[in-house]
Amino acid sequence: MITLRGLKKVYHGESGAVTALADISLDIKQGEIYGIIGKSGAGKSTLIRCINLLERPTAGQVVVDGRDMTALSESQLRVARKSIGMIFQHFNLLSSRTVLENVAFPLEIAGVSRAEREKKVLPLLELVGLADKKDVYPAQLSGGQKQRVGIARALASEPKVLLCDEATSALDPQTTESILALLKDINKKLGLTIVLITHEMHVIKAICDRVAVIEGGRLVETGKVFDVFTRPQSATAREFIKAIVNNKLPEALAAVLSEKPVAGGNLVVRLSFFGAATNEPVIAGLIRRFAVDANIISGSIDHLQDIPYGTLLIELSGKPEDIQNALNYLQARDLGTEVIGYVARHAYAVG
Ligand SMILES: Nc1ncnc2c1ncn2[C@@H]1O[C@H](COP(=O)(O)OP(=O)(O)OP(=O)(O)O)[C@@H](O)[C@H]1O
Repeated sequence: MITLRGLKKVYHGESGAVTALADISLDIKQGEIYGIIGKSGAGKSTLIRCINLLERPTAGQVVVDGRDMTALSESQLRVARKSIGMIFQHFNLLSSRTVLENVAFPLEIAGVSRAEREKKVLPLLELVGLADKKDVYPAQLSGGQKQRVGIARALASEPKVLLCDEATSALDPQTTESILALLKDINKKLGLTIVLITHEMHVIKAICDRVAVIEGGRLVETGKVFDVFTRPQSATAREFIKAIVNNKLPEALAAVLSEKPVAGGNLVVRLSFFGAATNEPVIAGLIRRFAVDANIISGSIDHLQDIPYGTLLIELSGKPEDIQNALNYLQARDLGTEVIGYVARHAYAVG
């Protein structure tokens, strides 16, 4: 649905040239929710604005629904943009117009009659859960309700693609959740392709099918959200994931942990389970097969795109060769096994 090839954007500001996008190539499929994550200044806003040519790329190609956007004239672009809706962090509503008039605005510009506009807008207000607010002004709405108006307005011209520019960044966690659920619902009901940019990994985790991680105007990692979460390849992706996955070691353990083996000491390992592996009795199998003890330090289970995903921090004690055999056994299984470090036996107390 969207193809970006060798996208580059250089701004020429007062302090010289700034390369916001260095070389971005990616493909977004019809009907998917695609997330682009990066830190402040990574180039996210520039990238999403290049998709509808609100920002003209310095070089490269942008193809949306088979149309090369960079080759279109301004008037052709105005037509092409009708199939690309956009929502914004600060909603960008017209304060002097009611909810209904805001949502109808793109239709009014397009010359659609008042009666037709109402016919189109009322079901959209129904869809975003604001049918009872149609005559209210934006100032009387909460942030979440304002974003619902923004979504309905973006849908008014029946787009094939919805671009979301930090659409939940100004909202509290609960409202964010409800807006993300609405976007997912729209994606399913209308088959709309959604591209969102964010600096928050929980947004990606909540609704995206695939994700691109950008840094300094370049892609550092792309993939299915599940794969990037469970096996991140870049330091940047790991950092984003760390922010939402509680992998902190208990302080008492961290204080005595050594990176190098401790003579006669215990091994601390973090296991990650995905999908079917969450049902496998790995620890029971381990202590049945090897002369080791496994002390569970902490554990959690979560869901990623409805697939269970668990982590378990364990400490293995026993003879060094038995511990090594147990580790080999774990590493040969279909789960993530990360050696965290070593501790002298009874060097700390948890809890
Ligand atoms: N109009 C502009 N003129 C000059 N430089 C710009 C302009 N817009 C953005 N930049 C620069 O381009 C780089 C990328 O900016 P961009 O806004 O795309 O990043 P971002 O990832 O969206 O950041 P944030 O999350 O802070 O909004 C930054 O270094 C920024 O300062």
